[in-house]
Amino acid sequence: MRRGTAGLLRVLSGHLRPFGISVLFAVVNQAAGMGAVVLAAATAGQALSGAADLWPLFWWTLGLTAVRAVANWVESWISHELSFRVLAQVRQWLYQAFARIAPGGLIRRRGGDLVVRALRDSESLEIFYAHTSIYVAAALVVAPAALAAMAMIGGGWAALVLLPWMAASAAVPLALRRAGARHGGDLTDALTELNVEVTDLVQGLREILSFGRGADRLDRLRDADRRLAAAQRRQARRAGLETVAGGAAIGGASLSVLATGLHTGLPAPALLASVALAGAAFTPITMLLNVTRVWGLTSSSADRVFDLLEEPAAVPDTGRAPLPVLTGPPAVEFDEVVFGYDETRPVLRGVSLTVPGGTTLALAGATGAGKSTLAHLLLRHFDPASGTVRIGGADLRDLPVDDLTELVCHVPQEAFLFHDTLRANLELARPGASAEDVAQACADARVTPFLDRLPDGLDTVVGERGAALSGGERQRVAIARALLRDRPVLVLDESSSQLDALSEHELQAALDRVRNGRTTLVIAHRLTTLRHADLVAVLDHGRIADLGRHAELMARCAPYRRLVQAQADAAALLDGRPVPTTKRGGDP
Ligand SMILES: Nc1ncnc2c1ncn2[C@@H]1O[C@H](COP(=O)(O)OP(=O)(O)OP(=O)(O)O)[C@@H](O)[C@H]1O
Repeated sequence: MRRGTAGLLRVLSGHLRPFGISVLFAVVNQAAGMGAVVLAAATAGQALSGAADLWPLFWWTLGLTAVRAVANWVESWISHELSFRVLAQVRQWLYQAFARIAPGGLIRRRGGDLVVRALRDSESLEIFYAHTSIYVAAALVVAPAALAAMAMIGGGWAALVLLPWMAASAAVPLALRRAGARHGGDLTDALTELNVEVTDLVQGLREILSFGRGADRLDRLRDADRRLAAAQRRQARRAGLETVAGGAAIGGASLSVLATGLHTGLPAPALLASVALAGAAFTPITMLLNVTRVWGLTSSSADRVFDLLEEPAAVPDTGRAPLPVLTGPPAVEFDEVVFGYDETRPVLRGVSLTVPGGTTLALAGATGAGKSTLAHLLLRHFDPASGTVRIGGADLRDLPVDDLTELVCHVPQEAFLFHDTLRANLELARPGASAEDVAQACADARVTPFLDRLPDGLDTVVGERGAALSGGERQRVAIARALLRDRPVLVLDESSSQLDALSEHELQAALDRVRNGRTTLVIAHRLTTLRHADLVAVLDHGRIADLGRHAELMARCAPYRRLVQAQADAAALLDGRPVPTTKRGGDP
């Protein structure tokens, strides 16, 4: 059984009560519907035969019609209630899955694809819980009952001739099920591709327009649209065939029963009732066919949802040790750490490094040397292949994943700001923070100087990803968040963007404040950071090439001098200053 189908059934097994009630009312609905049609036909037949009092039959027909209406309503209400409850639960699980596998497990996934899984694919499951599962169960009861009724009204022959038509109507979708699964999969893929293209277009619009690639992107969208239309056409052609086959089976069944009835000399009321029943007996099958026609789509969506739900976490959350008892900022240790994103290419090749409690260690190294990877391991986005990462003497793998956030706070290069007020963005770090705490963090992180320029101060909406703020301002907001969070260990991914002298000064003051009294691992992109760090580790191709203070490294470490020179060149080029040269043991 496919992973998605197994997942759908597993979830359904937790909701058997509402499911059973829905099936019961679906059976009543369909049976009453059939009964009403048969009685109406029988009444007409009696009328034609000149029977006197037809009112009792009429009232029975009316009664059954009313029962059908009520049962239909109850079935629809409970089955949708069931499906909406399950859907809300599945979406919750999906959000939890995102949190569980993030960020390690999400790095290679595309945002648009995840959005389709969380919204459209999960929504597609509605059809299974509100319709497919219930119609399958109802058809299993109602179809044999219809055959039995046919045997009673029209005789054994009438029931017998009905059987092959019923079988034929079920055989067509069964025969086409492989094509249905393929079409459903193609349709889901094409929809996802289009969604990914649109998401990329919206997110990358600035780059697309500034590089004049608008026309190319539109071509890509057109291609994705074309593939979607082709997949929809294939799906519609097959579904059309199934509809026609279903209709032909109903027509064939009615005609066969009519012919048998005429041949066996069935009285008019029974003949009319039999022909009506021949059509009505297909109600459960027709309802089922309406949903099995899109089963390929439902099951491929279910596969994608349950794939994600069952994806293992990037790091196993099995540690149950208590947090280390701290009397001050803890030391951070990397002990013989080996790690690679894939087994064939090690990125860290035996890194041993200690950041003494309360000090700042700056990581320097060429691009791709492994600086961010080391930070990822301290934040436990991944676990080392071998070796250990410790905070305050505790192996991170021994701690519950959530508890680690009590120890470490991350200030990324580009903090994500939500389209909300500045205050809400700050309170993300500490919900319910007092006004004094927020004001203090803003002052320490040098947010206050630009607050006055914002139209509504802290209540200013900062726009999508903080678009209403400058790069330097966004960094200061990220630092204010870290101050509010107030954790003893800080992982600081310094922004590589160059700032003007005033902004640089403000940022440096904010950074000094946030590092104060904390153990800080900083991925350094600024010369001032290297100069002020207690220790600088030079990473080279996943190994520690040297470790010392800035001045010591300038004196003895040629690769470090080259790095510092390169940084000075870049800064000077942006400033338009003449490029200074580095001297052994001196600063540029
Ligand atoms: N998610 C990933 N999957 C596969 N390889 C990765 C991934 N992230 C980084 N790498 C690779 O690991 C190596 C180290 O990357 P890392 O980001 O740690 O370097 P870095 O020193 O921080 O570089 P930079 O200064 O440019 O940010 C690089 O070769 C990079 O291509």
